[in-house]
Amino acid sequence: MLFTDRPLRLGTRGSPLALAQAHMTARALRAVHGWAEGAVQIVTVQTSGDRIQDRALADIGGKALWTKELDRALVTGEIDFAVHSMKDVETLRPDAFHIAAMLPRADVRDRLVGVESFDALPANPLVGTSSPRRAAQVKRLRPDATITLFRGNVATRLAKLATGEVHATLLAAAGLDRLDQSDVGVTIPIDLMLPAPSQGAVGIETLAANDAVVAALAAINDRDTFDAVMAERGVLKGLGGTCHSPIAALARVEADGLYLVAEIISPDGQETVREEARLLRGDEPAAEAIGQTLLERASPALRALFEG
Ligand SMILES: NCc1[nH]cc(CCC(=O)O)c1CC(=O)O
Repeated sequence: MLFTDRPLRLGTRGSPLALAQAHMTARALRAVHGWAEGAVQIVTVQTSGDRIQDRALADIGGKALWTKELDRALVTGEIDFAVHSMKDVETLRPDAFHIAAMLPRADVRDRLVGVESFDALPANPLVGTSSPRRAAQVKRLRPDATITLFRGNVATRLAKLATGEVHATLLAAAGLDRLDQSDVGVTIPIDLMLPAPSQGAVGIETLAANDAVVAALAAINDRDTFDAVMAERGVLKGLGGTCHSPIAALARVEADGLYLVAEIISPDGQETVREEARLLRGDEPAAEAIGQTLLERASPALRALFEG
């Protein structure tokens, strides 16, 4: 145990995926430190993102809706650290918070659910997603597609698909795998759908000032995942991206640094600006510069999506 008188309190959202990721984190901590079963206590916190299901995230306040209540629980000391899908963590975080560790990354790709391939969709297909990135990438592959807003947790989306509301939807392979639903959907190669920055990564945040907890968490950090995800987040920062913006980025660890691919796509899928670059681990300014280069190369209409 880290504290002699109480367990470490792990804060998480209550969705099945969030809970699966929380248990993975608790297990990793117990294993690396040799702690007993009860050394980490899981505390569930409902977030606004979980509560509001009928509007696109981008329209109601963005990614902060996934973290706000957990941030507050960190500040009040109700929890010692919070476990997040890194994809849901805003690029700009208050200085008080510190990303202390990331778990080894899962499959970064998306899965197409409902049909065997984009070609197998009928003419003028309906595709459900609330992700501007996935919407734009679908339109690039299938200009005849209509995108309908699709929110809710993985099970909710699969249930909506089953009712025949849409022909297909897209979900992160990582989420499906962690929910033991690896058999759902067809994995889309990254050259067709470059994933969202941070997709497939679980991050653990605590208060920067909480040295003991920061050190305990650092022991489970997967450095390759951490460095790759930080570079992808750097691109987002350079773009000033919000969740209105169709942005994809993926960094891969190589022998002497990172290989980063990033793209921005117009909502109709007709314009893609793509950059590929090698950079050193931890060189966040270089990653931000790639984001800025994407913007400079974009048409005024695409660039406008990133302003204001
Ligand atoms: N807010 C949606 C969200 N955030 C993280 C994941 C999946 C897990 C991951 O990417 O690590 C999902 C669901 C999805 O995109 O299908």
